[in-house]
Amino acid sequence: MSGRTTALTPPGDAVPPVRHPEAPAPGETIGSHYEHCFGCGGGQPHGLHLEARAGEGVSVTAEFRVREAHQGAPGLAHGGVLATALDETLGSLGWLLRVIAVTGRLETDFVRPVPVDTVLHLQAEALAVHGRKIYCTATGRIGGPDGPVAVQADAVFVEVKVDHFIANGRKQEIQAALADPDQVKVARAFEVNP
Ligand SMILES: CCCCC/C=C\C/C=C\C/C=C\C/C=C\CCCC(=O)SCCNC(=O)CCNC(=O)[C@H](O)C(C)(C)COP(=O)(O)OP(=O)(O)OC[C@H]1O[C@@H](n2cnc3c(N)ncnc32)[C@H](O)[C@@H]1OP(=O)(O)O
Repeated sequence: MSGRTTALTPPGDAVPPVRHPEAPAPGETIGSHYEHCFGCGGGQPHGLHLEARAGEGVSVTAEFRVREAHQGAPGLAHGGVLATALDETLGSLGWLLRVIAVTGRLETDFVRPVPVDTVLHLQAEALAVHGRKIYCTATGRIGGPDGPVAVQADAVFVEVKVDHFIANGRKQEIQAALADPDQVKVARAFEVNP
């Protein structure tokens, strides 16, 4: 496996990530941040329907069963879909830090092919924080939570405010989200950050 690039290495003055006092307890399920999210939303028929659970420290686990709709080669998961599963799992670390963060950089190693119907056991962990940047890493294992690594990613997420979505999202979805009390509740949970 190649070494980390400079952009994925935390600078010397980065600090350890701090679990928010109101973060979900270890083992607790982390809800979807948006019903229509391709990674975690229940409203996407061909989405990944990833359900993450809080782990110890600033870590999460999740499972994803590869479906027919996720193929790249015959009978095998598409690499981009596997990268999405890693990306989504990493994204849910924000629930433990209580910050909204978007992917800035995601470097993925594809180590083993992943057949359709396989359950990918995902684990992600925040490693360091520097200003708005969150350095994190994730693995996807097959055959069980302790099985061999099939995919692995290192990433930098960048903290943003809810305004990031309001300013950049398509109007019709933003308006629908703002009119949905459950969605506004999710957004508020992140805004109230000491
Ligand atoms: C009512 C509405 C409700 C809205 C929703 C409510 C709640 C939502 C809750 C959670 C949802 C959150 C996210 C979704 C979660 C999971 C999905 C999976 C994750 C994704 O799929 S998410 C989509 C893909 N993702 C993007 O769509 C990002 C596009 N992009 C940008 O929007 C900008 O590019 C941004 C914001 C990244 C930065 O822009 P910016 O102007 O804010 O900040 P700036 O450039 O100043 O960078 C500040 C510091 O980050 C460093 N930095 C910047 N870019 C970097 C990179 N690429 N690599 C390494 N470091 C980077 C700089 O070097 C600097 O570092 P330093 O401070 O040390 O100089």
